[in-house]
Amino acid sequence: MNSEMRTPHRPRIQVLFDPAPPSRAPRAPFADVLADPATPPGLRAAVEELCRLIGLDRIKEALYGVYAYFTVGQRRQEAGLKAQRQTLHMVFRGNPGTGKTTVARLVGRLLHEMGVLAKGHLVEAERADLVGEYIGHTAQRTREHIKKALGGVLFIDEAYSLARGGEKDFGKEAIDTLVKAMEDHRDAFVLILAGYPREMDAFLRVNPGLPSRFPIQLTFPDYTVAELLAIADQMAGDRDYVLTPAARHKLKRMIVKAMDHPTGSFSNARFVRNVLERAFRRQALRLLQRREATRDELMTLLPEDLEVAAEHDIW
Ligand SMILES: Nc1ncnc2c1ncn2[C@@H]1O[C@H](COP(=O)(O)OP(=O)(O)OP(=O)(O)O)[C@@H](O)[C@H]1O
Repeated sequence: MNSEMRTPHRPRIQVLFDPAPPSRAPRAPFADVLADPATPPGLRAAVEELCRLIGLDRIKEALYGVYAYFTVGQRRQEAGLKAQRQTLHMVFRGNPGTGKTTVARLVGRLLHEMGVLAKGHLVEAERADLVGEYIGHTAQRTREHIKKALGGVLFIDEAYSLARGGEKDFGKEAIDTLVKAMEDHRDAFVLILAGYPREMDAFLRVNPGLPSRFPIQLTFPDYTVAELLAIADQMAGDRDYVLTPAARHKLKRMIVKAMDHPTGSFSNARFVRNVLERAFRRQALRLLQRREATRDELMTLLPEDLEVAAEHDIW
């Protein structure tokens, strides 16, 4: 009896399972790119900036997936295998200040460094930039923005406002022009539609032809209090400021209060940025009164710097 015949019969179910997963722990997205000394400096800088963003783990993972697809795609091409064309238009859903514009800018840079986009710049537009006042005007304005964005990213904030007036509105002309450009200039630019989650979902529902044109749909969650404090520390540190523990505690209370504000229009990291920018100005006014200040004092933000003069300044 040969060895093959002695092999016990394996139940069929076993072959349906994937082989055991590799035992190594999952690595952070882009860890290999950063660890590789051969990574080109431009790509490294863009990846470092992305990885430096606080939180946004799912977003980083998704972009790492795009990176993997293109990198392996290049290797496949080198091996004489068929090149796949990947549509890269994206939808970003998220509340104000959750990092959509920041990530869109980095997407442009990353895709440029990966050789996918010729320039990688970001062109921002909203309804008022695209929609004109007479027939043909909207198409012309929209085409101008597309032309500016060729080689980079066209980022349309509150994209659903293009559908605001229904069939008769010129916004429809902008949507049609964008859809046509996505066909005509398939690989020449990336279109990112951004906006609040609920409105964006409703917009995609009433335009059934749209979702399939946007294979990459990312959701930007609201930041937690801890993430917003980490963002504050990073923003202050980048500008050579530090918050004292008491100032940080005060900022925390301000964040919690603003989050619970009845208008429900908390602007996440933008709120933190506005509070800090006001604090930098108030610290300057405080120190101006004194003849001398030490280096430490010049860097330090105190709780009193975080006072807000009027509520409407911060939300
Ligand atoms: N994860 C993060 N880490 C550090 N800074 C962040 C992060 N997310 C956002 N920021 C900062 O917060 C500010 C607002 O972010 P951004 O403009 O990207 O938000 P947005 O979602 O586009 O907002 P809006 O929808 O209101 O235009 C920027 O200064 C940005 O650098």
